[in-house]
Amino acid sequence: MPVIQLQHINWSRPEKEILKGIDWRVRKGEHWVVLGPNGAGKSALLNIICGHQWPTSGTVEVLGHTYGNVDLRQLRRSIGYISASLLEKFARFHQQEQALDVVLSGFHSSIGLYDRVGKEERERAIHLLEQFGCRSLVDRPFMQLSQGEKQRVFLARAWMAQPQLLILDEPCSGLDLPARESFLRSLEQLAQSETAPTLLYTTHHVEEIIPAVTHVALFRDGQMTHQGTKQQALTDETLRDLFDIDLRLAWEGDRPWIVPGALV
Ligand SMILES: Nc1ncnc2c1ncn2[C@@H]1O[C@H](COP(=O)(O)OP(=O)(O)OP(=O)(O)O)[C@@H](O)[C@H]1O
Repeated sequence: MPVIQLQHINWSRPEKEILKGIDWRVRKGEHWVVLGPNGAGKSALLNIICGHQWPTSGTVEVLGHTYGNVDLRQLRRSIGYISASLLEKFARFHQQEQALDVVLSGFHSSIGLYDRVGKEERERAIHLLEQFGCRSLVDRPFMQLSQGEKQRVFLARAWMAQPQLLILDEPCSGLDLPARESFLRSLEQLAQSETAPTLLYTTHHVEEIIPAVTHVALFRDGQMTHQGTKQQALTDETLRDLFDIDLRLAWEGDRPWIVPGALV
């Protein structure tokens, strides 16, 4: 059973075709990055996978369930999702909530802590904060945290519900270099754990592809132009086509990075 299977997905708005003919399969044991420039349609694709948006045509199957024949609220308990808009919701509604409460709220996949939680869940939440290097933030109001700290607390929150699929929309945006590396280390650690979920995240930056990522999909103008193992998908040619600039791809260990060519 594939974790995600998209067949002939199209999504159009009156003024624009946003997703065009997407066929994609993600299997268990794989971790994917969707890489592409601004406005390519990456977030639109994630919204369709999470069932927040309905495609104009095509079929969506996630964790063995075909959309249209499944209770999405139930299915979403198995899908962790982190995005800037979710962080904003917290900013608006939960100004004084402590970091620990934010992590605990992930247990019920709710925004806010509405259900009772036991000692075991509290211990697990503290353990997760520790695992992601933010044990000291336990009782700090979430809104006072830096962007990087918030992202790691959110990662712990998503992991609290032990989802089978963890989706992150541009998780490194707004992070400086140390915060980004610290976040990516937490993600790598999560991916290496025994009970790791299938990871899927979007980015504009090749440098954010961590060693645990096995596959990459290149996205441009609403189309998946390449998909495959990261070694197949990431080449000088595919990346020049994707970003429309002269560049060279380099690898350092298992991390890719880009050397831009001369500006013309
Ligand atoms: N609800 C909508 N109605 C109309 N157009 C939309 C809607 N949602 C997205 N778009 C358009 O679809 C295109 C793809 O947007 P999307 O946010 O998915 O791109 P992205 O690859 O995630 O971009 P970025 O990296 O800049 O976040 C953009 O041109 C955007 O303006």
